[in-house]
Amino acid sequence: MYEKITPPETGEKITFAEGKPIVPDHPIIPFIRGDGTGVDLWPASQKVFDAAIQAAYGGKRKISWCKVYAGDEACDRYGTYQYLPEDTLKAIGEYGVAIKGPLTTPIGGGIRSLNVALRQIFDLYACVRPCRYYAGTPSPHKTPEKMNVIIYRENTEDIYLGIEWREGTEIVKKLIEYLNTDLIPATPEHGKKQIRLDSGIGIKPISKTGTQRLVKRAIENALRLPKEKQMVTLVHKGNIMKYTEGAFRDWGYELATTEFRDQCVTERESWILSNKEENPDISLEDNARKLEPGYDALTTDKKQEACAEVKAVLEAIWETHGNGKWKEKVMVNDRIADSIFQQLQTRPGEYSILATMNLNGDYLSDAAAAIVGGLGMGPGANIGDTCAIFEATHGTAPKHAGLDRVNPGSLILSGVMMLEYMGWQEAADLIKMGIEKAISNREVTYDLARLMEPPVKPPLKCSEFADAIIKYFG
Ligand SMILES: NC(=O)C1=CN([C@@H]2O[C@H](COP(=O)(O)OP(=O)(O)OC[C@H]3O[C@@H](n4cnc5c(N)ncnc54)[C@H](OP(=O)(O)O)[C@@H]3O)[C@@H](O)[C@H]2O)C=CC1
Ligand SMILES: O=C(O)CCC(=O)C(=O)O
Ligand SMILES: [Mg+2]
Repeated sequence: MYEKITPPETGEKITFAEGKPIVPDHPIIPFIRGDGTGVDLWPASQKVFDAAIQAAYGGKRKISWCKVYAGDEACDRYGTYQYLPEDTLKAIGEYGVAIKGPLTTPIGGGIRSLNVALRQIFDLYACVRPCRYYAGTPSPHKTPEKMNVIIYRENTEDIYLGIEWREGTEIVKKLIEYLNTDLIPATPEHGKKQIRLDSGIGIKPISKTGTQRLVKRAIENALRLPKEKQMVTLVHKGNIMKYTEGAFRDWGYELATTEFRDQCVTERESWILSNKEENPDISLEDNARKLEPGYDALTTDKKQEACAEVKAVLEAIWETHGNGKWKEKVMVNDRIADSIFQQLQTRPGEYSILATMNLNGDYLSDAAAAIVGGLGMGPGANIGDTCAIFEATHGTAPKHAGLDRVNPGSLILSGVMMLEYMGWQEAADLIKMGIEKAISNREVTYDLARLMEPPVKPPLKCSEFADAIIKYFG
């Protein structure tokens, strides 16, 4: 049934019902070792997972690992250019939950990303990247412990859809001509703009479907958090990319205020409600004046718009959300993408869940990881309705490959996310405790060792860090 993989003889499939996994005690889980440092990271990580499951459940629960191939290893096994063999896709589709090391993507040409391909093939539309601080981790930030955010990155569209054309090709020439002579002049807001003839062109589709299913997962996650963390921030560059990133914001708010109307309040709604709570007799216009600080300088139309917004909000939700009831709801706000990078540096504690599009989420997750210790500490999950693949935020770090040096923390914490997703919380908790104890006892790999004061010399190897985590289970 498979060409070159041999599934384990024992173990059962994970199945899905209503988007949630149903997990047997002995699930079969495919893993991709990964390119570059994957050769070091995977064995260290698997050792930790198996030890934690054994320590938590005796022999009652156990993962039957199924090795599948992608990237360089797949080419070795299946032949030239067989980067993502049918076997691998079949196994992941069949077993439903998988975990992977990083895979290389060449720059400027060559194959398109295998990582992105897996997300698109299995429609793993939510890339979930939590960024929290483990006590004792060295950080360039003064108060890294305030950082506790979860990035929800849309994972299937945006420019990552990969529809682009190289400069100078016949198709791109045709496309530019069509845009310059037909579509742009037919759109008055574009004026006399023209695209340079020596351009490459990429397409950035952002859909309502893609946006709302992502934001839905983000809000559902917020509802599971403690009250003070029940907040979803829509991150976008909608001032510049109005119909893609701006639409993402609008569709996000639309979902929050329709499907989650009883559970959510938007930031602007909260201002309108609290203006009335402070002064129950406040007129619509005075409320609008407080809502829009530059109100008196606005045009009549804009003033009327602001008053209409106040009126609509009070009519719709004063009963259900007024008199402070909105404080019990999930707060939904939005921030422009460039500003959120500095906000996370200056006031990380003010954010909880950040929902954003593919490219913003890619950038933001590396930047957020830096605050809590770097890419060695950034886990991730790609979640769909009938499949999930867990993987670290970082890549193959080729200069460190095969040296048993890099930090397996990200892949191990991705495994923690997988165990939590499977409902194996006890094993997940043991690993988190092991990591925390290893770090606070200064038993760390090079990346954390060099940031510690005084620096740890010599640092642990990748495999030794795994052993240290296991040592602290008991
Ligand atoms: N999901 C995936 O599989 C991903 C794949 N990639 C791919 O990986 C390749 C390399 O990308 P690159 O831009 O170099 O980014 P990487 O994330 O691979 O590495 C950049 C730097 O981050 C640090 N780093 C990465 N992983 C670890 C770790 N486990 N422990 C400690 N430090 C770590 C290292 O910093 P230093 O050397 O300073 O210590 C490393 O040089 C590319 O082909 C890219 O496309 C990239 C991201 C995700
Ligand atoms: O697929 C790749 O090579 C890079 C992807 C990436 O950077 C990410 O998913 O964070
Ligand atoms: Mg990235």
